[in-house]
Amino acid sequence: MTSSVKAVEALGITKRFGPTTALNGAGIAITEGETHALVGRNGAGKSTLVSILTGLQRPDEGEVRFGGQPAPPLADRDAWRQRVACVYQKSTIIPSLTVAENLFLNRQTERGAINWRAMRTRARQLLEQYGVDVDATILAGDLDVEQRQLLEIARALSFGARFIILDEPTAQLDGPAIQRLFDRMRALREQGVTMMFISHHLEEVYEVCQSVSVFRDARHILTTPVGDLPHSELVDAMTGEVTAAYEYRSRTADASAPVVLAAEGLGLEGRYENVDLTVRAGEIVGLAGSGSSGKVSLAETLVGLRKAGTGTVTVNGTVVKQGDVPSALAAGLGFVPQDRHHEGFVPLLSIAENATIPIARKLGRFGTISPSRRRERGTQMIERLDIKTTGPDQPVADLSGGNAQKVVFARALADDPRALVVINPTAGVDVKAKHSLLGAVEDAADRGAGAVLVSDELDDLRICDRVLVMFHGKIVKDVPRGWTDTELVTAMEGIHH
Ligand SMILES: Nc1ncnc2c1ncn2[C@@H]1O[C@H](COP(=O)(O)OP(=O)(O)OP(=O)(O)O)[C@@H](O)[C@H]1O
Repeated sequence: MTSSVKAVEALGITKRFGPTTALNGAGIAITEGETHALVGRNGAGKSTLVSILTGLQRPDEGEVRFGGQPAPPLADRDAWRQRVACVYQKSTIIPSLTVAENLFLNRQTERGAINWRAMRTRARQLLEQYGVDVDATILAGDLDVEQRQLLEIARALSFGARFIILDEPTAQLDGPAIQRLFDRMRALREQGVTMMFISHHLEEVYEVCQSVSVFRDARHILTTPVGDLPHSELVDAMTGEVTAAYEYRSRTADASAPVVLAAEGLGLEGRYENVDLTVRAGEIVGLAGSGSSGKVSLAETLVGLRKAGTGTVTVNGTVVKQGDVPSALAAGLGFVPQDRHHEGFVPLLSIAENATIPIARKLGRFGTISPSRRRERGTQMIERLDIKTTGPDQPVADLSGGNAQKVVFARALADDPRALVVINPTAGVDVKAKHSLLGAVEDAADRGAGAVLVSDELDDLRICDRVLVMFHGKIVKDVPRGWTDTELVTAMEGIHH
């Protein structure tokens, strides 16, 4: 039976941040029991709407209603928590607390002193009730991304909320984990839970949602059942124009080009072993594999974020110091890390500053680059990577998630690196921005850089000359361009033919 009761409504919402209008009379209405997608390009206003729907920010104009009733006053956090919960892109779980403590965060002092034993028992019951198979007494920092998300969902439901916002929940999960999340979402829906789902992977919208709303440039563009809107029309609604699919460039790798990045006998206990790898100038080499394949650890070792137990890394002919980012950068490497919030950018600095400071040479760099030159480079990057901003002087902290990711990318390219290592570079960026980022990697290769591209997305990997597939810490296959999805996925699952 379909209900017409609206679990949540946002009506005529306007929200400004200084000169930026993040929402301009936009709205959304989600029917009870439905899983509703919210899609839009980076900077369209999605996160701003989430902060208003969760009572973290007050709109300048407009109104929020839950089940037809006006939203509670902002100060009444408990009342908000009972109505709506959000699983954010960035985890709100505190790693240094146990799972049980995280579950009862903000509730411990409800009735005086904390009864630890009772809290652990109650935590175990809650986890069991929501089918989350983790030990309540371990530190939350020891959970993987998927377990942390489940913990956040359990915590949300335990406050009594029947409406959950999932803000890019799949961005950091591998294929099988995404399927498990979707199974859980379907089960929650059967129990009558209403969900708002934000994702830049439009195929996921079709897989798990019944209806979709599109925002563009701070405005609501349309709301429709997903079945009524073909994929290409959804993309056009997001971009406001007819958007062609990405055209992968044809490139022939030059087998005699110099090697610009190499690993020899590289091994890191418990992660990967005995890896040999060469990347030539002008070549893009993909690294694919499941979450536990070791591909990210390997890439992090190449850039110096991790120290290998055995073997060497050579960047542009120089054997670099292990576990030392500055040494790799000095040899001519540029990289986009997995964890952009910790390693990616300096939030309080402007776009221009971030885009022109390779981290290791911050100080020297400040001395040698003039402010006008820096602004010029910043402006170029904004245009080239299509960054939505008020200008090169805007602090990166004020940008939307996807636009901040583009700044990290800009920084990786700032020095015209000879070798480039990019880890999940398109996570969190919209369909069209993806094209600019992939195009930028292809440009770098055309200019003679060699690149390693680590990605969970088959579409990203299509720009590669060859893809190395990792399984349980070993490179098991070297797949040349022209592979089919099935071929690559089978290799990633460790099935050898
Ligand atoms: N605290 C803030 N100060 C200044 N500007 C802000 C602030 N928060 C958001 N904005 C601006 O509001 C606009 C909308 O941003 P929002 O984060 O809502 O986009 P989004 O649709 O969630 O994007 P993404 O897909 O990249 O996460 C952007 O132009 C952003 O720069």
